[in-house]
Amino acid sequence: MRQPKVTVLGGGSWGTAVASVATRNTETLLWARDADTVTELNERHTNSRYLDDLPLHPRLRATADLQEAVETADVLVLGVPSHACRAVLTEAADHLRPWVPIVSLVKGLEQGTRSRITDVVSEVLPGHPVGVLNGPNIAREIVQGYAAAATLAMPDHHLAQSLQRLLSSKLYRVYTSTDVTGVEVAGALKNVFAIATGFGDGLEAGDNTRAMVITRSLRELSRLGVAMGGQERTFSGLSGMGDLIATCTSPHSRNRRVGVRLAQGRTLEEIAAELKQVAEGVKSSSVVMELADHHGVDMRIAHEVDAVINHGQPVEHTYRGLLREAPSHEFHGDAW
Ligand SMILES: NC(=O)C1=CN([C@@H]2O[C@H](COP(=O)(O)OP(=O)(O)OC[C@H]3O[C@@H](n4cnc5c(N)ncnc54)[C@H](OP(=O)(O)O)[C@@H]3O)[C@@H](O)[C@H]2O)C=CC1
Ligand SMILES: O=C(CO)COP(=O)(O)O
Repeated sequence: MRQPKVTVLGGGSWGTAVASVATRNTETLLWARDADTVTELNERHTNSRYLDDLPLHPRLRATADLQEAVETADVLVLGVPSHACRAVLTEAADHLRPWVPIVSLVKGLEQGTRSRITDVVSEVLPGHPVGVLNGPNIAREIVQGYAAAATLAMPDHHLAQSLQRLLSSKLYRVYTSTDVTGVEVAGALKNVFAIATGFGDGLEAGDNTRAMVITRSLRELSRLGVAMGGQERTFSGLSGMGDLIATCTSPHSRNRRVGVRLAQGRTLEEIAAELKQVAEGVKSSSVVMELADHHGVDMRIAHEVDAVINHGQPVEHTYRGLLREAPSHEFHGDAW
């Protein structure tokens, strides 16, 4: 039987990494809007703008033609940043065959609507089964072939199982879940907390501080996630605790780096120019606070990130402010 063809939209670090893994299992096409990136992917099997000279799977093919990419797809994987999702999906809509399943790799929320990206997919492409693949997955480490794991969440468990086989490898272990909300919210929120952890690291606050911020962030993330409809246990899994550990500690994390640099006195503009890649937590920080207000969840750590990113609060005030608050019961109540 012919294997389903996979198309990945988004030629950045993560879209490229996932496409390279999928190519081991089936014919895979990567859509990138940049023609030079496409040429390099097809001729040299690298994507040097995002992944240096790391070798990609030699059978991976790329195109800059969105119609070609979408009309041949049996499975569509969405790997562009959150701010681009609605526009890219709208352009893709006319070319996609009915019922093609869509898997989002996106760890962000739509600004303005506060929507999860799978909800944006369902709005733009009604009738298509949709899920999300999230976990502690630093793109370059996956391409380098270090072992890693993620969770593929879809409402239909059988469909998740068949996509699991297409998107995993011996070294990239994809688990399944039906908790789309939990997995997706965890993936978006952890970026904001990685910025908070970066504040501590940038101020050279030490290992205990980092562990405190990560652990209390997990509480905060879980409380909002549950209020939004996610299952509590999801947040102690790969997309919750797992991704918090990776993103809050990795020198490769772009969100953590934003926090470190802000603490060192750099401006967001300077940091964006240095990074040249997306750090979703910057845009998500205000959306997370809107969601926290909407669901009546007190989120002190996220609040401080929002204050620094969007309201010019110095990073040092953030720490002093948080430490002024008395701790309460570890697992009950709203205090951070
Ligand atoms: N990198 C990682 O380790 C991981 C990332 N993710 C998530 O994956 C998503 C994608 O991130 P990532 O690949 O890292 O991002 P990168 O910054 O590495 O790349 C972004 C990609 O999106 C493209 N792009 C940007 N804007 C548009 C647009 N308007 N239309 C079409 N294409 C666009 C860029 O194209 P161009 O080059 O032409 O600008 C580039 O190919 C994010 O939500 C991120 O949080 C999830 C897990 C791991
Ligand atoms: O999502 C990621 C790791 O799981 C990548 O994190 P950054 O976007 O902070 O680099």
